[in-house]
Amino acid sequence: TGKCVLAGNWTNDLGSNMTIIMNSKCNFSGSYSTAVSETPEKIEKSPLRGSQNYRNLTQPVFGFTVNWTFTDSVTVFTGQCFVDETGKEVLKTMWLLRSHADSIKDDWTATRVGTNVFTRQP
Ligand SMILES: O=C(CCCC[C@@H]1SC[C@@H]2NC(=O)N[C@@H]21)Nc1ccc([N+](=O)[O-])cc1
Repeated sequence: TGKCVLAGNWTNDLGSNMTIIMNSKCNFSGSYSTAVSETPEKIEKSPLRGSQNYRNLTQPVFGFTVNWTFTDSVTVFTGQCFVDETGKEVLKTMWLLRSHADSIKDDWTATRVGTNVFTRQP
């Protein structure tokens, strides 16, 4: 199997786009433009920072945090970069979206979970 590289432009099943820049062998930053949001605020491109693991740089596992600039919430994504049978790079991810709760009594409802698959943005 070929090498799956995180750097570059990706798009996901929701139509969101992200750009990843490798800052070192394992650490990266970039920006995320979500296609969807649950808040009335206008969507803005938001920064992301993350890491891929040291041990396997062919199909690396990774994690990153998107710190939303337009609403009081953060999303953490974690997953793995794969090369599929057709030689295409695919990021299989799961995420947790934490939004701000006004009171500790509302903490139970403040975290959402889901999955996203990313492919190379042509
Ligand atoms: O809506 C938001 C911020 C934008 C989240 C986009 C999510 S990240 C996981 C998934 N993959 C994507 O590409 N896009 C979606 N924050 C938010 C949500 C709900 C509430 N809330 O109060 O319910 C507050 C803020």
